Amino acid sequence: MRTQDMNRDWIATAATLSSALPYLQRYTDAIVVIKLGGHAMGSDEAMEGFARDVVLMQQVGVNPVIVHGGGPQINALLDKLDIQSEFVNGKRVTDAATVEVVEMVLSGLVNKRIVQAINRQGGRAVGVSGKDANLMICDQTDPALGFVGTPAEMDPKLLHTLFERDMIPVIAPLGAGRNGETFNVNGDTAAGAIAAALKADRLLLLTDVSGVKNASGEVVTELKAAQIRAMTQDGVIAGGMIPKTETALDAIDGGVRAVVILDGRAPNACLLELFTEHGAGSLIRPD
Ligand SMILES: Nc1ncnc2c1ncn2[C@@H]1O[C@H](COP(=O)(O)OP(=O)(O)O)[C@@H](O)[C@H]1O
Ligand SMILES: CC(=O)N[C@@H](CCC(=O)OP(=O)(O)O)C(=O)O
Repeated sequence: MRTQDMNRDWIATAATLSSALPYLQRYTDAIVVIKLGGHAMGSDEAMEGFARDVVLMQQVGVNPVIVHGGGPQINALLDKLDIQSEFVNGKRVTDAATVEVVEMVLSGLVNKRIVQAINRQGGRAVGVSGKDANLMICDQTDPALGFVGTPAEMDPKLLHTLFERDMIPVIAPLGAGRNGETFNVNGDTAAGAIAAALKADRLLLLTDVSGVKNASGEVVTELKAAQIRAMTQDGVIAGGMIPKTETALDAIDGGVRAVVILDGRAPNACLLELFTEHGAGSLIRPD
């Protein structure tokens, strides 16, 4: 990037931050869990912007935690290896060969790409998975899905240790089984469980749409649990949005203060959500 372009970027960011000053205090010492989906990761430039936002967030006193997905990246390697894969209710049917690929891609390629991007912006990110320090012990979700796990026991001590050292946890959604198995966990589900274990102030679910849309296709900026249930029953919330809104409701039941579903590809998405009056995307709060 040319110096002139970099300056322009920083000026835009500084302008965002100066109008954000009244909101900064609100998030001092807050824990903000950010789920970055595989589709929301995009180009190297988009990743650089995301990483810069995360580092800025930390510099103003927030404790950010990144939980990532990587579905499209897993598909790409499975294709190269000629391993077939199918999804049932938004979860990948995961046999022994597939879980090895899932772990290689998530803990290897995707996790380290995010860690490196944050560290290049001056942060100190540490990449782990749910297996590290028993962060996320899982039970099998359903024998028909193979090695797909549901978070059962969470131990977030490792994350608090990293916060104390000003380090940014970047977490791959894999869990340890009680009998030594490796479990593949849906990224949204893992982010919700981690946010609940931390009693996070915010869970940001970054995706590829600007929020939860109503029947007319407009983004609903504030949603309560009862509205989500009605919209799901009417089929307005469908497909990949179902696990996201379910995660949001479970996280709120688990003690997370609010969940936001927003477009991760939009410039400064996380900063705009946290540090402006209008926020971004759809804010989901307890009834
Ligand atoms: N009511 C709705 N509002 C917004 N998106 C919806 C809605 N119902 C279904 N969707 C779909 O959900 C998708 C987001 O889920 P998904 O593709 O699984 O995201 P990600 O890959 O980021 O985890 C959107 O791209 C959209 O096609
Ligand atoms: C069980 C299950 O489906 N796990 C997901 C984990 C990655 C993920 O959730 O990635 P996105 O957030 O990019 O969709 C998978 O294998 O694709």
